[in-house]
Amino acid sequence: MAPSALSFTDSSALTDFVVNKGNGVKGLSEMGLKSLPKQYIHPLEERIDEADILPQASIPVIDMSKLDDSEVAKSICDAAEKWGFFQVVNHCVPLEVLDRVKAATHRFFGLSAEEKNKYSKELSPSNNVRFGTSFNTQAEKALEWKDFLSLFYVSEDEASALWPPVCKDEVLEYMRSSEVLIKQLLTALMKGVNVNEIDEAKEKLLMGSVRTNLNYYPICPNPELTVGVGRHSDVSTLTILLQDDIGGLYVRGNDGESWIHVPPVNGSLVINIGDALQILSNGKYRSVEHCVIANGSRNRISVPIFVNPRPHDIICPLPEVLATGEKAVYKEVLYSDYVKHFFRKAHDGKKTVDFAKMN
Ligand SMILES: CC(C)(COP(=O)(O)OP(=O)(O)OC[C@H]1O[C@@H](n2cnc3c(N)ncnc32)[C@H](O)[C@@H]1OP(=O)(O)O)[C@@H](O)C(=O)NCCC(=O)NCCSC(=O)/C=C/c1ccc(O)cc1
Ligand SMILES: O=C(O)CCC(=O)C(=O)O
Ligand SMILES: [Fe+2]
Repeated sequence: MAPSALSFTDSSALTDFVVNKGNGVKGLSEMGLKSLPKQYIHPLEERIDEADILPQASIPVIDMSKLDDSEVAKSICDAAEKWGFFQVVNHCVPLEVLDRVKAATHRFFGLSAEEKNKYSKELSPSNNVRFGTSFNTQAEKALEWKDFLSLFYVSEDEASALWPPVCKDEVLEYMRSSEVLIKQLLTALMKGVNVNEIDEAKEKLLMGSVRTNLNYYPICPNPELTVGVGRHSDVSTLTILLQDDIGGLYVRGNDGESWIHVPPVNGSLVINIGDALQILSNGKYRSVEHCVIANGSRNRISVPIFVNPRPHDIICPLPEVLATGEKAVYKEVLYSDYVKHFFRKAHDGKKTVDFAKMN
């Protein structure tokens, strides 16, 4: 029998139910809790203050059907420099593919806790397939109101054998269909840093590995006291994010204090620059801090594709960027060391990139 909310006065009972048994925050949400368990209460400074939201500001929306126009390539580079975030519309990813991966995400999280838990860190047959909750439950002082499935792509064979059958075809289709868009974006961004041709080695460095996460943010009893995802920047080269029609993603404004909402736009994909591209571009393109709030009335999903260097790649500012005599701000780091550093601590805004700063 499922425990009642009252039995969670004991902190270890909550951890056992949510983390160890695989119920996640979705399990908590569905118990009909009247108030948020204390483990999820974040300090005031980690929640978004309404007064810091800039209601008039918005990140650019770029029409990819006009890509032949050099102004469009320029607007991609400008957005990457100024905002680190933009949305694309009229892109080449079919809208049915997006609908199918959203439906597949709801199917996966609709499975029983026992089924989902087969993909947990402890039980999953591979490190590359992981179901979990919050971000790093061991390192966090306060937990995040989110469950996730993270799928690191290694090969078709591994995906076929190990990814959950209820979503694997749809995630693979979404990944494959996004490849042209990813190449279009990287081609434009590379031209902006004097890389006029992406050869095989550069292609591997920019997009040699891909991780797709399925995120689930269930209805929260006290959304104002917690966060869906805490402030962080992605460690990817680029992130392609599909969100549903609910909203709640906020991006840091240029003043470093304000927050800008990323409104759901039907059929759009949100694109953001990750730390790896900030490092490769020696800081020209910005990996911007963002967070997701919790929602009191609707279950939200999102599906980011993190486009990355390969784990064994060394990342540092590109020679083309330094050719003008610019001084390197970042040193050489092994990408898997960088990613491990990110995963081993709680979310802490823009601090991850300090790991790669020149001493
Ligand atoms: C280092 C990786 C990630 C794992 O390699 P491994 O050999 O299996 O290494 P470990 O099993 O030792 O994992 C290293 C640590 O990362 C943790 N980890 C291993 N995958 C995971 C996992 N999906 N989730 C959250 N911990 C994990 C893992 O638990 C472990 O922590 P710890 O147990 O404390 O030592 C390796 O696959 C790698 O270098 N991948 C490169 C591509 C990659 O994954 N890039 C990251 C893109 S993800 C991104 O930009 C943003 C993600 C994000 C995610 C959630 C958010 O809330 C916000 C943002
Ligand atoms: O759910 C979202 O809109 C964003 C999630 C996110 O930032 C991430 O998974 O890295
Ligand atoms: Fe993110």
